[in-house]
Amino acid sequence: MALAGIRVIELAGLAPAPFCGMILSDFGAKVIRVDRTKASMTADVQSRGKQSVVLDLKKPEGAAVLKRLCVESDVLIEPFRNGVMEKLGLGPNEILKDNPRLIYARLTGFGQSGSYAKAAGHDINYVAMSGLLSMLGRHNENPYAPLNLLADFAGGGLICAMGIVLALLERVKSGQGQVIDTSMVEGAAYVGSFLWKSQNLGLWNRSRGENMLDSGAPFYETYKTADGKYMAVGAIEPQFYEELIKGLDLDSSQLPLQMSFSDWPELKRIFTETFASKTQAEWSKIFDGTDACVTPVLSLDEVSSHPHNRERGSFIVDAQGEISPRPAPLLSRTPAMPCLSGGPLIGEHTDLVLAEHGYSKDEIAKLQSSGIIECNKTKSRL
Ligand SMILES: C[C@H](CCC[C@@H](C)[C@H]1CC[C@H]2[C@@H]3[C@H](O)C[C@@H]4C[C@H](O)CC[C@]4(C)[C@H]3C[C@H](O)[C@]12C)C(=O)SCCNC(=O)CCNC(=O)[C@H](O)C(C)(C)COP(=O)(O)OP(=O)(O)OC[C@H]1O[C@@H](n2cnc3c(N)ncnc32)[C@H](O)[C@@H]1OP(=O)(O)O
Repeated sequence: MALAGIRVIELAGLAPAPFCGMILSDFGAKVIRVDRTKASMTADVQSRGKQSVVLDLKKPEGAAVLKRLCVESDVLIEPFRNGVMEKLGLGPNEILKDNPRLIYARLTGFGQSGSYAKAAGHDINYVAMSGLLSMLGRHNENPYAPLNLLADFAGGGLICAMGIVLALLERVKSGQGQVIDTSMVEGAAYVGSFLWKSQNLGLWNRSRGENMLDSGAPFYETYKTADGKYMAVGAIEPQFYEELIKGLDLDSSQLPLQMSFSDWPELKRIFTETFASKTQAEWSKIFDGTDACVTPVLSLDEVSSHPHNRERGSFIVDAQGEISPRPAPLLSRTPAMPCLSGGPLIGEHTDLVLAEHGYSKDEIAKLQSSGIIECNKTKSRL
């Protein structure tokens, strides 16, 4: 796999860093997650393929163990607010001294500088600060955050993973590591660059929820079907829009023009009434194989059994029977091979990993008896 041989230390955090670690693990990296002591269960539901080591970083001996793990690692991912690692004596200046080749990836909401750098926050705060949230929401409704997808994942974990891979590629030439400052505000905004770049296209001239791509247009919308499900319509181009009208069995000569903004509410009413007359399966039968840009809105449980997704194997089932998306993108020669045996128990690999890094049995026993590390006796699955 593309990242085979790359060793990653992921300090346990909330959703973004675990996603970043999972991406690297799916594509072949060895990811060791450092968990806190006395943690009963992990928040990391994206832990497939990872190992878990429990270390008390607040104790100097624990910080020393992390430093030693970093000496022989390629990447460190830290998910804490600005200044925490420095307080632990584990900031970049410390760690890179012993391993100048290390990619020190910092994943925060507001970045390592700026007046908000030390402020707590969550996805919605970062999307709000990025400008994107102001664009999201239906007409006359409050802006809404699309779950925690935009900052935590698209602009956070994924952007950080991209930065790590870019830094690894650069290191091939320079032999040097570097620090990656991933701000989820900036990551989300960067993912949304199109919104800034398309300001002069007339796409966003109207208020939120009245534009073509933000639920204003009747041909870019979801519609409820007779069986309470939904169809998604994205028939933007005139030729695709004509296919939509045909599939709905409507007479375009009796309808307002597609781009007549003032008639969009009326067009939406007509489409709403029409879609309500058939079930999702009936509409899928009508539109499948056409260029009307109409697709069923599938639930998380339905996606893997849809013929198209099934034919491609777009979703995988792990050893516990849990369905989840296959890693993307699909590399033709070195595809990702996600671990299907689930994630580690907390501390499951502490003694294994420390032994790999040269700690003797006595040293491990001593660290364990002093509470610096915790070893989960359950047999390692990895
Ligand atoms: C929308 C998402 C949020 C989704 C959250 C869900 C994933 C979780 C919501 C509810 C959770 C479940 C629930 O709590 C019940 C269970 C509880 C159980 O324990 C776990 C399973 C649960 C089912 C649990 C599962 C999930 O967690 C939930 C479903 C987001 O937006 S996430 C993005 C958040 N923002 C960032 O990541 C940006 C960067 N980070 C930060 O800004 C801060 O970390 C943050 C997030 C504001 C938290 O601030 P906090 O003060 O808590 O921490 P920090 O200031 O970063 O400092 C870290 C301190 O921890 C010490 N430390 C770290 N590792 C170690 C170690 N190994 N040993 C010792 N100490 C350690 C570190 O030294 C710092 O200590 P100080 O504070 O003293 O300096």
